[in-house]
Amino acid sequence: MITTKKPRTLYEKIFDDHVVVERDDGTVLLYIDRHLIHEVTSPQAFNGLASRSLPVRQPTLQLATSDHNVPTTPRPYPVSPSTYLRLPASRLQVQTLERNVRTHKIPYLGLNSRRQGIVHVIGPELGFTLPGTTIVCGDSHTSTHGAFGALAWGIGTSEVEHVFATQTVVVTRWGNMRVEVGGALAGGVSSKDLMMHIIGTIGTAGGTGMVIEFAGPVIRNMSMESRMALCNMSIEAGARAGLIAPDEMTFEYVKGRPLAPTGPQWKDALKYWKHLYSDPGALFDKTVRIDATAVMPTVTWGTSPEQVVSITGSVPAPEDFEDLVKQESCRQALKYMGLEAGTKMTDITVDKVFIGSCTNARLEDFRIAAQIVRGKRISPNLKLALAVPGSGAVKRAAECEGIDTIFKQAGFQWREAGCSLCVGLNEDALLPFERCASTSNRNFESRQGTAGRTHLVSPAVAAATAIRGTLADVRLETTMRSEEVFEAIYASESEEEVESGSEVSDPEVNAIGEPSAAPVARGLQTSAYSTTIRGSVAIIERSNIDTDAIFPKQFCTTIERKGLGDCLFQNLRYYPDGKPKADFILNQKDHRNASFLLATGPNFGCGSSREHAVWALQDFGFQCIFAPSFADIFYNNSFKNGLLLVKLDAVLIARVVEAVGLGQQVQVNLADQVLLDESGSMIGRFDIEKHRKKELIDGIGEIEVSLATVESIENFEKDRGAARPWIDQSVRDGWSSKLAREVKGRKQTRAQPTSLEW
Ligand SMILES: CC(C)[C@@](O)(CC(=O)O)C(=O)O
Ligand code: SF4
Repeated sequence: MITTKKPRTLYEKIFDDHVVVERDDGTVLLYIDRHLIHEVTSPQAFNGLASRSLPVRQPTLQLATSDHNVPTTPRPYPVSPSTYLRLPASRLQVQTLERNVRTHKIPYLGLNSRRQGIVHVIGPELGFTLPGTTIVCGDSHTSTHGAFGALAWGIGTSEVEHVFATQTVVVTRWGNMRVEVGGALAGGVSSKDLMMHIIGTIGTAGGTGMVIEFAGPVIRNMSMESRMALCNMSIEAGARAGLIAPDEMTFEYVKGRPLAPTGPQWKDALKYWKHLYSDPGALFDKTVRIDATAVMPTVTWGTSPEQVVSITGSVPAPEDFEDLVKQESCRQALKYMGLEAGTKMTDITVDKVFIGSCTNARLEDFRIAAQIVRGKRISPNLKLALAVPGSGAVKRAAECEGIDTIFKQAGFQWREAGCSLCVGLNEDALLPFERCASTSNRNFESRQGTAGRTHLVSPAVAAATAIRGTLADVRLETTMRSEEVFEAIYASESEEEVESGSEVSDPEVNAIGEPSAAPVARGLQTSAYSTTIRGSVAIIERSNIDTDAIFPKQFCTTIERKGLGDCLFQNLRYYPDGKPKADFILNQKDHRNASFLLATGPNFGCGSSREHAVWALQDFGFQCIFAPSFADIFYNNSFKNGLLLVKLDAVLIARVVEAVGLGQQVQVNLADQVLLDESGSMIGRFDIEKHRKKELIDGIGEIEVSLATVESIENFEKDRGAARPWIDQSVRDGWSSKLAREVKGRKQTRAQPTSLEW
């Protein structure tokens, strides 16, 4: 009998190779090959681990860095966090990470390391990111690593703790979407423009519950750095992960990186990696075709990454949208952005330009921007033009090429590596009402600074905008022929030299300052969930309520998980001067004590993975959130903390709104999955996944459940070690020989530009 194997997608292949246990309730314990850590989303996870007295199961499979809080001003080496980090909360967060990595012997690239940088930039640079691996991080832009054919996604802090303890996560199988990009990108159009165009086409919830595989000739011809920018913003399309099948370009990039496999293991790895593609005939849940030829330089006009328009276009009017929800979002966005419908995009003046972030702060991005600013001066109307490399390695490589000089001569500030103005957790932030052209990934309200206004753009458009002082069509602003711009965008990475001769910090070597606060203990993750909730409902008429709106970034420097209710919806609740906005629902006496929050628009909780959003909602007193739909990471984070989320369709939403209009409270009974009015009459039924319901009602800690079957994890590790030994071996060898050798011979000194970095 001839048996044919069922064709599988790339996602299915990687997923299947990491299943530790498939449980009856549809959940899967999935093994994690690589865990990236940064200072913002890890402290509460380390505290949880301490309160359970658990060790980190696989320290060498972790890699930590400080990136969000770090100043980008000149670094006097050796850097002392206690003086260099001037903001006390930032300092504490970085020092807390430093203490934790030392306790658990986790490899750490701190402020004294020449390889410090944004977590999603340094993973690939080091060769920590490998094809076919599973990679997680308490950060939504972990999707970046999918560019290597790794299954990589953002998780919340509860899951970070679970990974520390078990080196696994609990997931369900996701849907699979294919975005096929045909045609060719025109000159001056980058993968960033393409991705914003895709998000504009499928929407910020277009990829919810899905892993997006990008395919087609345009993707094949794309450099690794462009692929990373593309996959990076998969989360802005709502997807769990972005994925690109690895090819020769991928292997070439990975080869010789400090943590990549070597010798016979490189050959074995390559053999395995070469079967990482979607089989012909494999089934996708959804396929979207994009014609790249039609993509122009693309910019955002509003406060959601789906609110895009081509640079030659104008600000839309609410009536331009058929959908009523989109009309309302447009109205709100125009008001926030201070824009009038019909204004040409190229007539919009900006105050600041930012080239940086995990989307666009790699060497290729600075090369292309430098081509445009070379020999020119930034507009005198600009208050600031900021170029912030994604890592120390990017910075030095750019400096070797003289790119820093080009930027500085043009009037840009050339800074040290970090997240910087993407989120402004350090001192780089917008002032109220300042307008910024930014190569980052989120244009959410107040993301770059309270009441700041963000237009997302490509590095090329950012550079042209800096020169012109208004949003600019890069194709008109450069004396280069468009083919040259195009070539620059796809500049080959093979020019970069690989490896050797630089210093690196490791846990043994770093001088680590002592933290000033003790860890906050947290009890086991059991819940006293009451299956009936009763109370009043606060209604917010908005769609795409992002976690930046729920829990503004300025509070993300906390290392606590309690007492965050005051921060909830801060920017919607208060004016920049601190005065309460009387018309905001939660400032009204009757709604201050509501148990339910109803968002009338879809995609509640989109954007950042920050679990603080959930902790703040609970601390404020909410026990249940209603919305037409929720973003994946937020959905997951909520249930892990015992916050019930209920999806309601338009009919049920209208009924709840009606009941609230009559001054009624409502009741939710989780056991029966019903929604009742105050008198107990049925409003409607709701669906909920079986395992989620059980999770809430039983309230047994997930970590304890996973550890109860620890033999299955041990067995998986044994089998994986035999089948794909390079996954563990490459990091062990890398840290213990190559990178450590670099450290031993030399003292940490001021970083000198050198061409020997990569
Ligand atoms: C930690 C936080 C500031 C974050 O990096 C988290 C995230 O995206 O998940 C963000 O960009 O919002
Ligand atoms: S999105 Fe911004 S803040 Fe978040 S990791 Fe990327 S650069 Fe850092």
